Amino acid sequence: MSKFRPLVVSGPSGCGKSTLVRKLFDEFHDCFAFSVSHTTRAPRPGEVEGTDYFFTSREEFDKMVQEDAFLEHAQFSGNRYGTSKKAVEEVQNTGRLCILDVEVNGVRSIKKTDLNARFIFIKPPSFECLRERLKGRGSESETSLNKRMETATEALEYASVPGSYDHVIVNDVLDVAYEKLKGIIIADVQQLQNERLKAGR
Ligand SMILES: Nc1ncnc2c1ncn2[C@@H]1O[C@H](COP(=O)(O)OP(=O)(O)OP(=O)(O)O)[C@@H](O)[C@H]1O
Repeated sequence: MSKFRPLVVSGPSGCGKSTLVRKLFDEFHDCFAFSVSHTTRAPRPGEVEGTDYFFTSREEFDKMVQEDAFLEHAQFSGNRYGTSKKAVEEVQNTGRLCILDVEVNGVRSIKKTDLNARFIFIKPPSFECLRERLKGRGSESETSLNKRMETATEALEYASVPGSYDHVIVNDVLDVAYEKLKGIIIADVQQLQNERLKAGR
């Protein structure tokens, strides 16, 4: 099986990353998978070790940082999160295309590695639209909404620097944005499906 280039999907919270990636998963069954991240936060009810996250102690996490096991890692609300090189390899070993959903600092870190990923930025049509979508999702308090809008400014600035991303997709009309995303990866999906056919899977 060939190793396909992982897909790094980034963009401000509320830009529609999950919505777009979910559509890929729905259309192409068993072709994509997210890499499973490590976290030092405690599992929430129903979360499964190795599926939702690899739940890790702070000591183990630090050790992995020292051993250069992470492609990127960061801290949010007092907990640490990271994408390990092994987590991406594990997805690749299953013959699926690996998708990484990472924020702007993660993108910067991954660029310094030899992962050879494709970097895609999902851009909201406007700042106001982003705010409305986040409000509409009903998931944010006023404080967290403002925090997300602040972070969005940084992400948009980084994305506006030429060469930051391989592709920028404006998520205005969902189906149009989805077709653009699909256009970027369809050759890989077809190759993967052909390889499976040949292998009789
Ligand atoms: N093109 C679109 N037009 C209108 N609404 C959209 C569009 N794309 C996504 N949405 C809506 O915007 C909201 C935010 O989308 P979504 O949760 O996919 O964002 P996200 O980038 O994954 O956010 P986070 O990083 O916080 O997980 C959702 O309610 C979703 O239904």
